[in-house]
Amino acid sequence: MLAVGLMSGTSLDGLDAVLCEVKGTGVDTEIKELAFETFEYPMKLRDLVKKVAENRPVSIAEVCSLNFELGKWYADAVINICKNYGIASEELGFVASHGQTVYHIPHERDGLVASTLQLGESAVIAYQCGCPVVSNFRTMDMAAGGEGAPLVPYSEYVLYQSAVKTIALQNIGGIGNVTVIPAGGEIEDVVAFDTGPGNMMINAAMEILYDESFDKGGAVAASGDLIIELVDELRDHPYLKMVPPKSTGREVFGIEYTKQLIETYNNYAPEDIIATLTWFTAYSIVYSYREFIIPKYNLNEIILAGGGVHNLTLVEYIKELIPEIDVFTQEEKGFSSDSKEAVAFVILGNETLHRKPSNVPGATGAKEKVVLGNVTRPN
Ligand SMILES: Nc1ncnc2c1ncn2[C@@H]1O[C@H](COP(=O)(O)OP(=O)(O)OP(=O)(O)O)[C@@H](O)[C@H]1O
Ligand SMILES: CC(=O)N[C@H]1[C@@H]2OC[C@@H](O2)[C@@H](O)[C@@H]1O[C@H](C)C(=O)O
Repeated sequence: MLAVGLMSGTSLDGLDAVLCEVKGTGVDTEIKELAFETFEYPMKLRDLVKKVAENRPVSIAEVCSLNFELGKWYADAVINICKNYGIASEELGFVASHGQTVYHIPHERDGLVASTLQLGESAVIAYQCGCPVVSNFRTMDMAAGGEGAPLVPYSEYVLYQSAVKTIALQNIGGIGNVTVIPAGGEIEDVVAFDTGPGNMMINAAMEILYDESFDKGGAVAASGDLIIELVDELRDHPYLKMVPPKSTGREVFGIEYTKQLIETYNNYAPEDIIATLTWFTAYSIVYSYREFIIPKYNLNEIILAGGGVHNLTLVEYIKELIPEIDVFTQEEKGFSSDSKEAVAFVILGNETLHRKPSNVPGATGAKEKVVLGNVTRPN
């Protein structure tokens, strides 16, 4: 069966779309990537998503419209990737659409219940593409007491489990998240959690200090020195000490927090701030391994994925901080870092259509395994 997976992550750099052929289910899933494209966020859409995601004043009318605007943009992406490959979207078995997370509250706080909101109306996608759409993957896990994230551990287990090696799969997107797949383990043995910031703080600081959206290749970080005072402050961040399962987001490591740090350390050179935030990102990853993974598992290797693998300074810092373990990028293992999450949602959507559970309670903290996602059929 042919399927398209759609993922627009927290970095808001674009929409990743992957066209795959998928066969089987569970550990017998076979997946072949046929095409991958990233669609750049239209400026107006990105600005509105940011406004909502940053909890700035916004009207309900704007949120209502945004849900449909995103749905239309997603549908166009599906139609385009199919057209470029030479098929019609009606030939797809399904589209798996993650949607755009505009808010995620993993735990009850300040009178708000644990909840999550991904926008991108599935009816619009289903109608325009003429095929079933699986969406809203996070809500059923949350209904079952989980944090609704991370969900990628399921596909990682399906794709990477090994009888002999314990592997840590580290994604570096907006947020950093790790999945540990113990050698010879069952899905029940998989654990995963968000390690802290991925590119989020680096991007926010690049925007404030350089009016750039990210630090290409990690060049700015490479030209700066660490600010020891800031290192000391960041090492004490309470998120690091929280015991997994745990997840985080823009609310904790987004622009507001980064802006506040930049204001406090404004007597330092901008490249030093970028270097220190890059170092902290690496530190938060390695700290998580030393505190929560290495004491429990005989970790054999770390595989990095997500846009952060292109930040060479960040990758270098990670390697320096954990010299005793082999660190690879997903590319070095023959997989694409960029398409990973979109492929993950194809795997999850496939399970949904087969009515099979695909959350990993050891990752989300859910009480039990549940079937994820809503299915919207065109007719
Ligand atoms: N050439 C590059 N040099 C440095 N950083 C890069 C490069 N290319 C991408 N990145 C970083 O990767 C980020 C995008 O990563 P990715 O696409 O994995 O994130 P995402 O899917 O939006 O986030 P998440 O996984 O948290 O939802 C960019 O915002 C940027 O910070
Ligand atoms: C709520 C939400 O959208 N979370 C994302 C985000 O981006 C990375 C990290 O934070 C992860 O928890 C999750 O996405 C991936 C795809 C996941 O659920 O595995």
